[in-house]
Amino acid sequence: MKIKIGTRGSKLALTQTNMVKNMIEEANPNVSCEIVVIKTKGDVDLKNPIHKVGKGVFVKEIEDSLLRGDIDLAVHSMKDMPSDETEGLMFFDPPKAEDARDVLISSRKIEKLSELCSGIVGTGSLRRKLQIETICPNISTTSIRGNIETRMSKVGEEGIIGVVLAYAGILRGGYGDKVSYVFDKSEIVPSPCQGILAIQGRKNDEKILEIISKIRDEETTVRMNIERAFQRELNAGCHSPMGFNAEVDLKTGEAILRACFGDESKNILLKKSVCVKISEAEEAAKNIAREFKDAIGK
Ligand SMILES: NCc1[nH]cc(CCC(=O)O)c1CC(=O)O
Repeated sequence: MKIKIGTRGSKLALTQTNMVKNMIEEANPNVSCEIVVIKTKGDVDLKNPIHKVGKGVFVKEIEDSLLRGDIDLAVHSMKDMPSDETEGLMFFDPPKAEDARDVLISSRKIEKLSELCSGIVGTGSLRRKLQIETICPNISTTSIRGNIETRMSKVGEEGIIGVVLAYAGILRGGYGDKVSYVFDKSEIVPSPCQGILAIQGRKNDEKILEIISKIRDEETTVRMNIERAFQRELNAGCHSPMGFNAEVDLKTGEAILRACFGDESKNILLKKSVCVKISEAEEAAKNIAREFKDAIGK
């Protein structure tokens, strides 16, 4: 059986889609995948910051192709997916995630955060901006955009001493040796679903469901469901910076939830972490989201 997988054409998107293609073909010897590159609005608008153009801009054209039946599957980064799902489509349980943490790329390695004393750090995300300015009060940030390679190339330009990126994209791109510092999940709470691949298809497509179920990872699936529950409850459509991560341990049956929510105009950053039973984690995640909304008044 042949299946067509749609993706954006960025280097990261193609790498991730090739990973999924290889996983599918390995687990399903009778299946071969063809990769179809689709241009999206987000690939064209490279000027405006992401929170202005909206996260959905990287998916619309790809979802339309799925709905038309031009492709059978689409691969995205789960953290770029809007919290409300598109009618007629679904996300399959994901394969094993890459590291969820954020990293600093700069010209020299640092051991402790205190070595990062002053200067300008580039980041396109308000979540990273607010958190890094809180943990390193003498660091200021500047907005950067573009793909991973473009953002990495900003180091050294216009006083920029480093840029903050997702470890997952850095590792998948083969740039692990460029990492200066890995932020602890409590220092910079990652974005919901950072490092998780989104495999999207049509609802009720039983054949594809069976093929994809062979590459699912239980721990990542549990993690994704908790983090998506938080995101839905918070309704990330509001453009406030937020982060959320569930560190799931299937052996102990527990999950550490780390959350942050900020308001740039009021200069507030709320942070919270709790350890809960996995069975109660989605409810706990939604409770934190409600607490945050009440506190900031959204
Ligand atoms: N926002 C863009 C984006 N979407 C997914 C990743 C990295 C891979 C992942 O988190 O799964 C990145 C780059 C980054 O934030 O540094």
